[in-house]
Amino acid sequence: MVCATTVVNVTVIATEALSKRFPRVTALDRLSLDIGPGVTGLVGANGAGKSTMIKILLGLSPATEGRAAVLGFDVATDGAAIRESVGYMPEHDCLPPDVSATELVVHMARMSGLPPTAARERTADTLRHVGLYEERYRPIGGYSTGMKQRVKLAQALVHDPKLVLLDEPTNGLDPVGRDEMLNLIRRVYTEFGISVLVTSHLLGELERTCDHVVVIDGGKLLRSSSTSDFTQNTATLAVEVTDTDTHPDGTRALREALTAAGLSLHVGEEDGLPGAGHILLIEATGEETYDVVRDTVAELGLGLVRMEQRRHHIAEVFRAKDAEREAARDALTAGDGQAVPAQPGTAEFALQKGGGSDER
Ligand SMILES: Nc1ncnc2c1ncn2[C@@H]1O[C@H](COP(=O)(O)OP(=O)(O)OP(=O)(O)O)[C@@H](O)[C@H]1O
Repeated sequence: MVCATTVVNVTVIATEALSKRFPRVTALDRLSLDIGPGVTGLVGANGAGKSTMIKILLGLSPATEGRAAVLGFDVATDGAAIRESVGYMPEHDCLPPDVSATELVVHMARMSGLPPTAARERTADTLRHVGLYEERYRPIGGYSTGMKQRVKLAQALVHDPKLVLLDEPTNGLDPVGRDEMLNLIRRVYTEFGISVLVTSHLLGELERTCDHVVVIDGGKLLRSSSTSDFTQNTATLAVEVTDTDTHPDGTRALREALTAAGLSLHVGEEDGLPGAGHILLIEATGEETYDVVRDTVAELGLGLVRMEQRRHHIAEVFRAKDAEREAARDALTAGDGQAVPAQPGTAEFALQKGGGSDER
C-alpha cells in the first residue's frame, strides 16, 4: 500500500439535489454535497438518512430524484464499478458465526476478484492492521463486539479500495473500544491513503476523527464544512481556578472580582467540559482581558488550572437548529399554549435522548 497523506483537490463523493422518498417518509431531501479526500463524518440522529445515503452511494438503492457520483462514477449506471473501488462496512451484525475471520475475509477478497494467493496475503495484512492477527483462526461467533466490528472493517479494506463507507462502526463499543476503532479509522487514511466516509450519531467522536463533517437532520443538509471551521475559536475565554483556605469557593471569588473589574462573564454549566460549573466563561475583548484575569487570579492567591480560548463544538449546529425550531413552535403554540414535543428523528430528539452526550 502507498502512504498518501497529501490532500489532492478532487471530488470523492458528489451529490446534487439527491432525494429518496419512501411511501411514508422522505429519507433524503434535495441533498447537495461535494466531499474531497480524507476522513469525512456523516452525522445525524437515528433516522436522519445516513444508511439510505450509503446504499444510494453504493448503487444498491436508486434515488427518487437528483444525482450522485462516487469516484467519478454515476451511482445510477456504474454501481458495479463503484463497488469494485469502494469498501463497505454495514451497520447491522451480518457475520457468519461458524467461520474464522481469515476464512471470511479471504472469501470477501476472492469475491472482489483477487487471485487465491493475493487474497490470503492481503487478508493476513489486513487482519494484522485491524489488530486481529492472533485470533484470526477462531470462529467469529466467539468474538467480542469490538472484534466483530474489526472483522467488518477488515473485509471492507481487503481489496485495497480507494474509499470505504463505514456505517456506525463504533456501535455497541465501550469508550476504550470506540477510541481504538476511531484511531484505526484515522490510520486507514493517514497510512494507506484510503478516503473514509463514516457515519455516527455521536457528535464528539467525529469532531476528533474527521477532516470534514456533514450534518444531516430529517434527510436535509444542515451543514457541510471542515472540522476546523466547525470548531473555530470563539471570543470566549474558559477559566478554571482552585479553591483556597481564604477563598473556599475560588470560582465565586474570581467571578466577583472580574465583574468588579468590568469584565462580562457567566458560569459555564452548559459548556460540557469536565468540571463545568467551576468554569468561568469570559468575553474576551482583546489581549488585555488575559492580563486582567491573570492579575486578578494572582491577587486573590488562587491557583490557575486553565485559561484557554473556547472552541465551538459541532453540537452547537444542532443547538442552533433546535433554537430555530423552538422559536417556530413558540409561534405556532402562541394561540393555545400547548407545547409540541420533540419529534423522533430530529436533532433535538437525539440530543434529548442523549445523542450528544458522548461529546467530549
Ligand atoms: N426500506 C425502507 N422503507 C421505508 N422506510 C425506510 C426504508 N429505509 C429507511 N427508511 C426510513 O427512512 C428514514 C431514514 O432511515 P436511515 O436508515 O437512512 O436513517 P439513519 O440515519 O441511518 O438512522 P439509523 O442510524 O437509525 O439507521 C427513516 O425514517 C427510516 O424509517
